[in-house]
Amino acid sequence: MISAELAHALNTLCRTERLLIALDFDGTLSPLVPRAEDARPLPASAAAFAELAELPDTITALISGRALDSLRSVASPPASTLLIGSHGAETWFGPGQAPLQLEPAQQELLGQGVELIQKVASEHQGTTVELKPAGVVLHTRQASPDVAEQAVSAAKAALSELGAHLQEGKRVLELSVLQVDKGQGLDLLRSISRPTAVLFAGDDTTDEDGFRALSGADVGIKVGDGPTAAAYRIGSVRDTPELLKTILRLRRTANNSAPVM
Ligand SMILES: O=P(O)(O)OC[C@H]1O[C@H](O[C@H]2O[C@H](CO)[C@@H](O)[C@H](O)[C@H]2O)[C@H](O)[C@@H](O)[C@@H]1O
Repeated sequence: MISAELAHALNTLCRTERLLIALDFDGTLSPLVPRAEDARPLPASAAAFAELAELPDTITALISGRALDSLRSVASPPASTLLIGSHGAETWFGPGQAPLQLEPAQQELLGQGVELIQKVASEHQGTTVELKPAGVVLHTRQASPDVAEQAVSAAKAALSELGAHLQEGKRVLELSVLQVDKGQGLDLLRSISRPTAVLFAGDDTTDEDGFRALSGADVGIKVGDGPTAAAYRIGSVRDTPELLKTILRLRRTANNSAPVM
């Protein structure tokens, strides 16, 4: 459900000249599911997001912890949607962009991280490993709570000597050989799309960097429970369709009432 305060903020936001709508994927467009490859956006969210991508002076973006290839395959984003993957390490702003290249030392560090996390996963039932171009993830959603806790502790201990960047999300522990976050990802989106205001919505702790990168006329929306730097909140991913439909309606109204030059 959209609170009166959020409805008021959206009303103001949608009148901005050039609006960037940047959404997290897992837990925001898609419900969280046991296997990462099975995630899909709620159909009503995907439909409203696709319509927003067609509006004038409205830029859509996905900003995800997923690798770009994985994000594309589960999200099937509109063709014009800008993409940030791997928490900001990978970008897609249009055709012809070169893929991420790691330095040899980073490649070696990643190899060591993958080996250590694969060993931990092999010793903890129900845990799985996700590989990314600049990182590796230990998934614990399918493990029992006890085993999940033990696996994360074991992985942290094994990885502590490596000096790589570690971050925790919802039932995931991720090692990255690049120090990036969604705040940097949003800054990149801002510099490429030059919006007059930004809407960013996300559900996970890794989205907090994104909320902290907002300012002025921007609107940050936390999806679900938990402490947040976002100014607004919706109850869960099941409220995202209503959020996007509201933005669509308000943005269409604002576009239609803009003075014709
Ligand atoms: O930034 P996001 O788009 O939210 O990506 C964050 C992580 O999402 C994926 O993991 C999460 O979703 C899975 C599928 O629902 C779920 O099983 C897992 O427990 C969640 O943490 C993805 O697999 C990770 O690589 C992303 O970093």
